[in-house]
Amino acid sequence: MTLIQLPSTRTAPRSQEAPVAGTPALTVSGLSKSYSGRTVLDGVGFSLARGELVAFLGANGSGKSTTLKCVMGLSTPEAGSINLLGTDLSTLGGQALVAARSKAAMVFQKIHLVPRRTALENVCAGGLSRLNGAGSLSPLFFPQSLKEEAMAALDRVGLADRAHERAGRLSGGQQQRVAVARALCQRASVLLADEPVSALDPHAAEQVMALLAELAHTENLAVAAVLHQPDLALRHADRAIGLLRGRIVFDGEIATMTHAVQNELYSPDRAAA
Ligand SMILES: Nc1ncnc2c1ncn2[C@@H]1O[C@H](COP(=O)(O)OP(=O)(O)OP(=O)(O)O)[C@@H](O)[C@H]1O
Repeated sequence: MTLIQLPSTRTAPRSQEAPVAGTPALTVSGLSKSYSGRTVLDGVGFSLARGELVAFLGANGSGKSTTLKCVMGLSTPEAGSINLLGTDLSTLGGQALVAARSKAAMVFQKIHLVPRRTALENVCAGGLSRLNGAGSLSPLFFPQSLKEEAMAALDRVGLADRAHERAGRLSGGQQQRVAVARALCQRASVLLADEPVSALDPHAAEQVMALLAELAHTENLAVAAVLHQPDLALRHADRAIGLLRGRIVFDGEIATMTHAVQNELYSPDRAAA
């Protein structure tokens, strides 16, 4: 079966505060990457618009994480271009590149919080890069304005009442929401979530996915989430991108992701490298 690439025609809902839904936030083209001569990304290209949640689907090893890592600079592609909020990242270096990339934040399956620090302190850490050295990793020196912004971010993810609890004492789902709040405190416009719910129970997974969709729709974030559960994508995402052996073979509105498409993505004989 041949999968058809469908352009997204969805019009994202508008937020009163940020009337920019639908404008491109991230455009990736021709991304290629190999490890030890083995191609793992082969001309990957896609766009993320503000105001949408896009699910990245595909079998193990199809290249989902590597794609997101290339965008974040955690992996270096051999070819391709990455345009983030109108800036071609290949034209930048040093601090300018760091500053441009700070507009994108990543959330991981393994939640990287400092367990001994409070939820609030962990969220504050998201804003430290903006302080140009004026801030300190010590919570004693977090500026009041940063603490207020972090508290607002925690409120946004429904955890204001747990702000002063050690992160390590929160449940997995709550910790993931703290990680999302940290990204908000970073003031990221693009949120890349690599298997954000794989370690969570079904209820917590639904909560985190609902939160990601809500943030996309109300804050006009561009959100991509790597998922292993097509049903979660069907319930929460606006669009799906399907990878098969390092190539995008599906890109379309979520309603068009039929069983046939899912079978194609996950069919063992097709997915095997
Ligand atoms: N650092 C690395 N060194 C060598 N090979 C790697 C490295 N990172 C990823 N790969 C390989 O690249 C391919 C794509 O991996 P990637 O993690 O992007 O896939 P994925 O679709 O996210 O898979 P999964 O769903 O299992 O997380 C895999 O074959 C993987 O083994």
